Amino acid sequence: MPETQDAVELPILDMSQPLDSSSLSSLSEACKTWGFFLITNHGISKDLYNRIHLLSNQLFSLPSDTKLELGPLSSLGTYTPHFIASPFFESLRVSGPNFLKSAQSSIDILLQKQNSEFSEAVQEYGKRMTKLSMKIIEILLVSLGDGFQKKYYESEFKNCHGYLRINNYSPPEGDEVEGLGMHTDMSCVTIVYQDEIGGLQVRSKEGKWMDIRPCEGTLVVNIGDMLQAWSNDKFRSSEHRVVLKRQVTRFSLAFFWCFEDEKIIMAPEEVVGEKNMRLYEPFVCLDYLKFRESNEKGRFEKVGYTVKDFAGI
Ligand SMILES: O=C(O)CCC(=O)C(=O)O
Ligand SMILES: [Fe+2]
Repeated sequence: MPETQDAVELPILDMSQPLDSSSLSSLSEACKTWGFFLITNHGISKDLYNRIHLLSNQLFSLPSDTKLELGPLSSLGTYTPHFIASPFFESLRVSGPNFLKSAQSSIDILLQKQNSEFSEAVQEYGKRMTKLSMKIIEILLVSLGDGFQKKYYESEFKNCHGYLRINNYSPPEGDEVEGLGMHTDMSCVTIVYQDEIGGLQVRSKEGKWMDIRPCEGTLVVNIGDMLQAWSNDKFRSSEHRVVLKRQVTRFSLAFFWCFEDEKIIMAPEEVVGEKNMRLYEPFVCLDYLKFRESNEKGRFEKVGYTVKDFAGI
């Protein structure tokens, strides 16, 4: 495993405050350099997170056979078992816009008895994340230039949708290991709630792994491939991974905010800028998702190829 070095200093965006020009410029800088930033006053309480954590633990501790009823070969396919992304990683997906219904259909299969506590907590989380994602996209558009939010939010981002992945990492016996290997997300943005254990790392442009240290009250936001392509590389889709510490269980919630499948991803002229070259051929969102799937057989979320390989000029 490549050696870890320092922790990266990321700007913290206060979601309850109006934006000033200095926070905007540190945000654009971070999005270009790292593809990561932090947000605070985001409206997700520790209590809501703890509730989802507790209820998810009950689900993840069910027997493997039960969980596999939601596995890749099942009709719902919401559960990713161990040994797909890594031996340490398992995950449950809940899709919007009706998070309640999506969570409930998984619960109905996993548990014999009625249990709405989990679905209700996840619905609350999904609703709040949806609002946050929309606000984050608006802020990112503002950071791109004057009038960009007005011009492009409705026309380009109004059909985005979100899904939540509840990630459970089992503890390694020995030394540090990769719980989730290096990858980029295929979303526009991803919002991650990592617990106080830490372990999320970003790769610098020079190839050095840096810790994203957990910071009480903040959530981590990272740019995904779709926004990198749409912004003609004004935003960077970060390469990141998760490292697990010896004998420590890790839990995280990752919310992916994505373009609709049929959308044609093409940076508007004005976003490319007169003096710059267009860096991507226009492409259909779903075609890239399929490309990634077919190039990662059995290696869920591992990057062999990215959007540059797929549509880069
Ligand atoms: O578990 C984490 O902190 C991040 C997970 C992640 O990168 C992903 O699910 O794409
Ligand atoms: Fe990721």
